[in-house]
Amino acid sequence: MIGLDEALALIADRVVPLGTETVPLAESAGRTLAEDLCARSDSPRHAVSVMDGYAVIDAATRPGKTFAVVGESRAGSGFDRTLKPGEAVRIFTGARLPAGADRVIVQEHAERDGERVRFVEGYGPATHVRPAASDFRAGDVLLAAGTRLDPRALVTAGAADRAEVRLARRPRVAVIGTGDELAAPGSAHLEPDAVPESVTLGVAAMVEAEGGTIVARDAAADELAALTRHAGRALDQADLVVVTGGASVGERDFAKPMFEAHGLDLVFSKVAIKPGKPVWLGLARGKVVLGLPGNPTSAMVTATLFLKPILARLQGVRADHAWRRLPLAAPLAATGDRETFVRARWAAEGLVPLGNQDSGAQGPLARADWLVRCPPHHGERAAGTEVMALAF
Ligand SMILES: Nc1nc2c(c(=O)[nH]1)N[C@H]1C(S)=C(S)[C@@H](COP(=O)(O)OP(=O)(O)OC[C@H]3O[C@@H](n4cnc5c(N)ncnc54)[C@H](O)[C@@H]3O)O[C@H]1N2
Ligand code: MOO
Repeated sequence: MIGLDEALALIADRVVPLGTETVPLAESAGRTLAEDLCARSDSPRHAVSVMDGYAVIDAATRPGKTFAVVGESRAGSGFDRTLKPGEAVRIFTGARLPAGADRVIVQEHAERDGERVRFVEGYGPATHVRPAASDFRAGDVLLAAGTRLDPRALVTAGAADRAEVRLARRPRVAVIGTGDELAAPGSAHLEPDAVPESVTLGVAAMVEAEGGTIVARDAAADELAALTRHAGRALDQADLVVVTGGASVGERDFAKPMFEAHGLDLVFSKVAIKPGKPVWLGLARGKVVLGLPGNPTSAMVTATLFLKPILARLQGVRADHAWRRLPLAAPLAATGDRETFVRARWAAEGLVPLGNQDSGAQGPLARADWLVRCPPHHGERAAGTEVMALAF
């Protein structure tokens, strides 16, 4: 059985980026840049005031002297002639500094009298000027290819003054939950053996959060002929099909068989991790197929470990997990023969492993925000020990 790192290397090797498209900037939130985004102009384009007050020539200014207020500069409409000694221009935050001016005196230090103004002692050394190009210069790379346009990056992208951006194509993803017992949430209590279908909700939310788009999300019973047709429809619609459950070895585990008629080429089947050992990856009709174990915690752990890198790779991004070295705030149990991913919660002093580590658990999932990576055959570790952890 291969290990996690080997499985991730296979993902990097076998999953191919989907290509790119040009998209209006306003529709690019959450998506990934396919090329460097360069600034069209300097920012700010001119020296601007950072306060409301009066623009003056510093060398010609002293407290108590009277100035003629010769005009106004507002954000969006500047003052267009060169300032002379003895003149001041009323100026507002963000407005262009008039030519010749090199300082702004805040209005709290001004005494205005009609068209005249005097400045009182104590306006201090600050010029309250943001110089031209002090943020960035025309042509600067503001965001590198591969950057996800999160809310902060979108502001930077807007500041580059580009109407459209070149993005990685959004992976279209179909999610299929399998199992005779599965019933839509809200209806499971009506049948004695039914279970609320919960896993595809989390998987689909993860897909959307990682830049993909859900083209289908449904559950299907364990009947091979119908599942095979279902798989065919999903492969028609999607770049990536995620199938949950039926990954094990029972007679009614059909997740892999349902793709066999579609030419399933298995990339890996089983990874030496706990939970999530039955996770598998394949290719069929040029599409990627990821099989997650049905146990809900196993499904979300394997989705974090494998689905996220697959989505990144489809969007042309290197798919490395951001492991962090963090302290334990409580002891961590010894591990068995598989590399183990312990669900933990961050407390003020460090990571607290959750008491219930059942791979079928759903209650504690909402409280688990970190996965602690534990090598196989490792003894118990005391509070205070540093461990490697991944945001979950
Ligand atoms: N003889 C063996 N049995 C099992 C092995 C093994 O190696 N040998 N591996 C175990 C491990 S580890 C896991 S994990 C599970 C994986 O099984 P499946 O992927 O086939 O999952 P199911 O049997 O379909 O379901 C398991 C469990 O999870 C519930 N479930 C499934 N899908 C959903 C869903 N969409 N929403 C909510 N709950 C779901 C299901 O009802 C079952 O309780 O196999 C072990 N067995
Ligand atoms: O891997 Mo299973 O996911 O241990 O329960």
